[in-house]
Amino acid sequence: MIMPIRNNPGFQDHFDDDADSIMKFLWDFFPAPMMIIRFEEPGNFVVEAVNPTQKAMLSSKKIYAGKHLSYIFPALLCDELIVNCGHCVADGVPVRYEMAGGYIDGEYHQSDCQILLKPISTLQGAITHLLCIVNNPSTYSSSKVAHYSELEIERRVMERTDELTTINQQLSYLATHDWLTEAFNRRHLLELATTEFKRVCRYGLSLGLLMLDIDHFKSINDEKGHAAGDQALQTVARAIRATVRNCDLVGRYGGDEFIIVLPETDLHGARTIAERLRSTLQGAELFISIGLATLERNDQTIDDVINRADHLLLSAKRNGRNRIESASLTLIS
Ligand SMILES: Nc1nc2c(ncn2[C@@H]2O[C@H](COP(=O)(O)OP(=O)(O)OP(=O)(O)O)[C@@H](O)[C@H]2O)c(=O)[nH]1
Repeated sequence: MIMPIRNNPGFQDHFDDDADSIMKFLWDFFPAPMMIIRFEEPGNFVVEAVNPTQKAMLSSKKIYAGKHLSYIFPALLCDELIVNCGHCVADGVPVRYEMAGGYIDGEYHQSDCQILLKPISTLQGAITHLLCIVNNPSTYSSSKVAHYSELEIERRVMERTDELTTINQQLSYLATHDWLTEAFNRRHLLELATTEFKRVCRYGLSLGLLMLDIDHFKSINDEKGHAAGDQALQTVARAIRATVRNCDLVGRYGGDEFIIVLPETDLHGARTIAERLRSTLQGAELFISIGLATLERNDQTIDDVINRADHLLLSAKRNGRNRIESASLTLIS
């Protein structure tokens, strides 16, 4: 909001490239109330921004930006201010005047203060705004201003903490997900699947695992282009997500291969899901082969289940594709 000051040639003459940050610092922390006032037309001035000190002087709960000066100041002060703003715009030079009263901690006080109005012009010389600085000696002893500055620092620390938390969440998402399909990446899938494997073994529960692969995916890439191939992978991932439950684990195992871990799901349930997925994708003219394995008594790790699903997937490919192979039953499309 204080950018217009930067456009003032006078300002740029006196400061180097750090001018913005100096100005921002003064705006935020200088213990004098400041306002940027927008010149709309003669006699019509609107508040564009108030600095934290000014906000504390008035009432930090209200929003002042976009409001006419009369919203902030009582009629007498407002009329005087508007007249002086008018002089400042007409003469194009700073105006300083005394005002008999002002706001401290949201309350009106009869204490003299000085007002400085500085015109802010565009590079073409048109005055569009005024910087208004209030010099009120009582301001500096206001405990509320000091408190407000502390709150401002606290607010910034929290803002920065929130930013870092978001960045951390993004990094952790990138470390665990496949960027193209948003499925879990292979490493994270295996970590989660291992945990699930241990849990279902511990409680004697069932577990289904589907390994699927798009049929003739290479030819989609070769004939329609790599972008079409990417889209096909995204379509498959979306279809999987729409088919399985939230607690199921979906991961991109590599290339065009996906693994779906279905905790507490037996052969019958896993087959229903596999068939639903295959026929959904067939409707979108994408054909997949699926190897379906379930937890067996002698399995030692999740890799044992994955290896069985992998062999069954190979059988599905060998047996003609667009089909599901499972240990006890073969389903043909
Ligand atoms: N567009 C795209 N292609 C990929 C990506 N990752 C791997 N591929 C391609 O996926 C293809 C995998 O093809 P293959 O493993 O030979 O299998 P296929 O053509 O699906 O044949 P079958 O599985 O036997 O039906 C290769 O051409 C890879 O280049 C990716 O992220 N995007």
